[in-house]
Amino acid sequence: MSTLLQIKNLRTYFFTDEGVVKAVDGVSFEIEEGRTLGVVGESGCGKSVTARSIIKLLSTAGRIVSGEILYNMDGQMVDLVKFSKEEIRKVRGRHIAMIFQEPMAAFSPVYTIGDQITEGMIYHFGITKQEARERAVELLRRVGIPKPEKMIDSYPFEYSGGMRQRAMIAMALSCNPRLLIADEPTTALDVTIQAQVLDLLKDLQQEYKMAIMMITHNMGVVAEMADHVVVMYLGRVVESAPVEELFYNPKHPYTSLLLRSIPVVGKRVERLEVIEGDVPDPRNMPKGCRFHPRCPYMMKGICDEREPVEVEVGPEHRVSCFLYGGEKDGAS
Ligand SMILES: Nc1ncnc2c1ncn2[C@@H]1O[C@H](COP(=O)(O)OP(=O)(O)OP(=O)(O)O)[C@@H](O)[C@H]1O
Repeated sequence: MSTLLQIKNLRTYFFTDEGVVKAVDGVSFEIEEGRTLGVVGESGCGKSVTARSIIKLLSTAGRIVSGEILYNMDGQMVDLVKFSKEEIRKVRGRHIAMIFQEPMAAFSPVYTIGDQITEGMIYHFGITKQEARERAVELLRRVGIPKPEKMIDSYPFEYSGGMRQRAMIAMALSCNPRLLIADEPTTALDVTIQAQVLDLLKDLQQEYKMAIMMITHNMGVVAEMADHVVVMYLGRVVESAPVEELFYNPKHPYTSLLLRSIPVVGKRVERLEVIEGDVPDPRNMPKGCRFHPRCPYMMKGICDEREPVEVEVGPEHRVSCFLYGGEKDGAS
């Protein structure tokens, strides 16, 4: 197995009139070639901003202030943080593609689905419009769009929600990316269609041999899709482990609480609201461990004073918590 993407100590901040939002504040993880990494955590923990930092789809207030995003480009690790706008455009779609919760964010309402799917192929591969169109029809057929040779000339509003999601997947795959970033791709869909779309993604992953970074707040989706999981809390990774290990042997109190919030099968989850207390305002981070105000195991004088560092608790299993050591000097 080889590493496709390695994020090292990434910090992405938003500079707003109300202060600096440290949305991503020292995040590190890896994605292996052809595997699925699940990224979980409640709303506002920095999952989307991490993903958007990879392909530099940040709003103007957002800036990567430090860290590296190393991508294995044809056998060589290149740092995407250093890439210019023009260079990153060549990576987007061709190497790394992204799908979103709301497909209308990916499609323009004023062009046909076909025009939008073919645009990337023409740009990246330099093929003719006709060749791109033929490939787009095949892709639409593959993702389950009925009568694709007709539907290709329709506008996004003429597709149903589930069909738009499938069309967005077709667009994302059109240039055969090595990594697909899927940001809550099924959250807005009803459960039956949700399951179909997840199955489709799994099949396509096999066919296309691509890696997936699956962002979700639904632990059920993680269980179904991921090989390895990264748990985020307030801009940091608090635990990282192979999927089975995370489910059977969670270490961080936050992970355990997330696992308890697994929805009943068949129930749609809009937001995780089971854990007591809100995610604190990232402009005003708690001192010490960021989770301590909500943690049932909070140790006064330790967790509210110092920040834990990451410790290895098993093969590929790391956690940042004083319950397992986590002291800077290595003492426990
Ligand atoms: N354009 C922006 N300007 C200022 N703050 C922002 C901006 N975009 C995101 N943030 C802040 O960054 C933090 C992380 O947001 P992010 O969207 O990455 O969270 P998330 O874990 O993906 O949550 P969700 O599941 O709701 O998408 C939040 O506090 C959010 O308010």
